[in-house]
Amino acid sequence: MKKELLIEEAKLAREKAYVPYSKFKVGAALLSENGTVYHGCNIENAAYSMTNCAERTALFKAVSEGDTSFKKLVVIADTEGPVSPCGACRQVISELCPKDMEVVLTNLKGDIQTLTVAELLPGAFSPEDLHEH
Ligand SMILES: O=c1ccn([C@H]2C[C@H](O)[C@@H](CO)O2)c(=O)[nH]1
Ligand SMILES: [Zn+2]
Repeated sequence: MKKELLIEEAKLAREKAYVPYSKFKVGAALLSENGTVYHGCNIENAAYSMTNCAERTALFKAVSEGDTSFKKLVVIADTEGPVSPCGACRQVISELCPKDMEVVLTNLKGDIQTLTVAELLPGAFSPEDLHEH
């Protein structure tokens, strides 16, 4: 699937955002190896810290459907420059996605920054770190 199409999917997902507190809508579109697109939006809560970001919504949807082979992720928001995923999402992306997978960060104006998962979170804590020595 072309990057432009996946960006359009993320834009549509963004419209579903539940953001009564921040009013800041974020959308994500996660492309699986089999062609499936998982959409994600941010979902806030009156208990603010329960908020789920758009990226993690898309990833958790995919994993809960048994799909863990990811090809590309797009994140979009109405930001000045390309949207910057939070640290929590960088950590989750880092564990669930291939290190060389492209993460396309964009905004409504069409600014685009493409990073690999490895570039998104250098020095990420990894499952291997849990192994006893
Ligand atoms: O990459 C990002 C950055 C922020 N947010 C959400 C969390 C919260 O709902 C709102 C403001 O931080 O934006 C995301 O969903 N993804
Ligand atoms: Zn986040």
